[in-house]
Amino acid sequence: MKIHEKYLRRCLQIGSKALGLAAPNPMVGAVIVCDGAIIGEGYTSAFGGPHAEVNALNSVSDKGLLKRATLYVSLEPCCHQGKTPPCTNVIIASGIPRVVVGIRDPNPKVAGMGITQLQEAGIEVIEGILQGECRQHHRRFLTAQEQGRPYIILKWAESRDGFIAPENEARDKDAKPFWISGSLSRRLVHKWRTEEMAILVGTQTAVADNPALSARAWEGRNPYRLLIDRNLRVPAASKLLDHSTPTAVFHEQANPPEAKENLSYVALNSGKAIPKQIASWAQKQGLNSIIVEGGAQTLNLFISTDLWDEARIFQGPSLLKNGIKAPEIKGRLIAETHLEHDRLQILRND
Ligand SMILES: NC(=O)C1=CN([C@@H]2O[C@H](COP(=O)(O)OP(=O)(O)OC[C@H]3O[C@@H](n4cnc5c(N)ncnc54)[C@H](OP(=O)(O)O)[C@@H]3O)[C@@H](O)[C@H]2O)C=CC1
Ligand SMILES: Nc1c(N[C@@H]2O[C@H](COP(=O)(O)O)[C@@H](O)[C@H]2O)[nH]c(=O)[nH]c1=O
Ligand SMILES: [Zn+2]
Repeated sequence: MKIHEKYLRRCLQIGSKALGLAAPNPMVGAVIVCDGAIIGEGYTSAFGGPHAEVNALNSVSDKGLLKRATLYVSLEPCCHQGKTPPCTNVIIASGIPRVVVGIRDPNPKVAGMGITQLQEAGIEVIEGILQGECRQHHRRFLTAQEQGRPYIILKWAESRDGFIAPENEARDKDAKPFWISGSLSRRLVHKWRTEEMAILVGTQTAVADNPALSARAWEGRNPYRLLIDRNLRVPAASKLLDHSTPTAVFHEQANPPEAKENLSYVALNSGKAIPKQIASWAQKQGLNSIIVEGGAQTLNLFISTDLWDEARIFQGPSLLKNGIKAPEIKGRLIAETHLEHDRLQILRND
């Protein structure tokens, strides 16, 4: 049993290399083992490219070993034609006799049928190992598949006395962020931005900070930018409206500007909770995770409608004495660490 855990853990480790690359596909990892040695490994390619199992099989140099090898894979192999042919066909054709699967794929086009196909071809399939860790690893994909909405991460930085910024009236006239967390934390945030498909801020944050919401301090892709601007009062010259990256503005106006080049306008239904409307729009676009970066009113909208999965909260060393109060949130503390002078806590909503 322990040996299966060891290699499945390795699947999760290499599957993580596909974070921010494979989405909305799951970041699957696959490992091929023969006579106690790893002879092949692979992870999901950028969206549209080969899946982990195919990359792992292709990486084996002595294909003759496959007939007595075991394939470990963090998610049930697909059995449907998507952007690539079914992995089950490739696995069956490889002659490998045994497959150890982390968790089943809830996608209705797979949902146990991948495993059945392998078994019907005479392959031994072992399941039920490391379920919790596999579910945690695939949480973005599973949330989108099982709950029909993106995985939602709330993130903010608060002062030691619990404020996220001075009062709006006390801010500089030229819009720029008021930094509470230090440079290392901010760099980590840029890494996080490469890991999620979309990033959201509220109107007053766009007005006060003129943020770019890019991942310029890290290598990787920029997320799709989402802005709540019910009254379309964010200035046209703002970085968020500069057409540099796909951006959607959620509004409640009768005559929004025309969509053009990376900038679209999405009408909100004023009677319905905004977080739910944004989540369902994002799901339809295939955006399976959103990092919500503030401000307080926007974060509180997600907290009060209980539409969040994870919260990442920096606490900087400064004391502001007054200002915009940080959101109050209840969740299970799953990690705590320090970066320079900042404390970082990660909460889970469960
Ligand atoms: N330290 C940190 O991590 C962060 C700090 N900040 C700071 O926070 C401040 C902004 O925070 P905050 O004022 O809370 O701003 P938000 O960015 O959350 O935007 C607030 C605006 O949203 C609109 N709004 C209010 N209620 C609702 C509702 N129910 N549904 C939808 N929209 C609503 C209102 O604009 P309208 O009436 O036009 O609809 C309101 O002015 C800035 O100073 C910024 O620098 C921001 C992000 C992170
Ligand atoms: N003030 C503050 C944050 N503010 C967030 O970062 C945004 C600025 O992004 P950018 O323009 O891309 O650098 C800003 O609008 C707000 O959402 N974040 C933090 O990690 N720590 C901080 O102290
Ligand atoms: Zn596949």
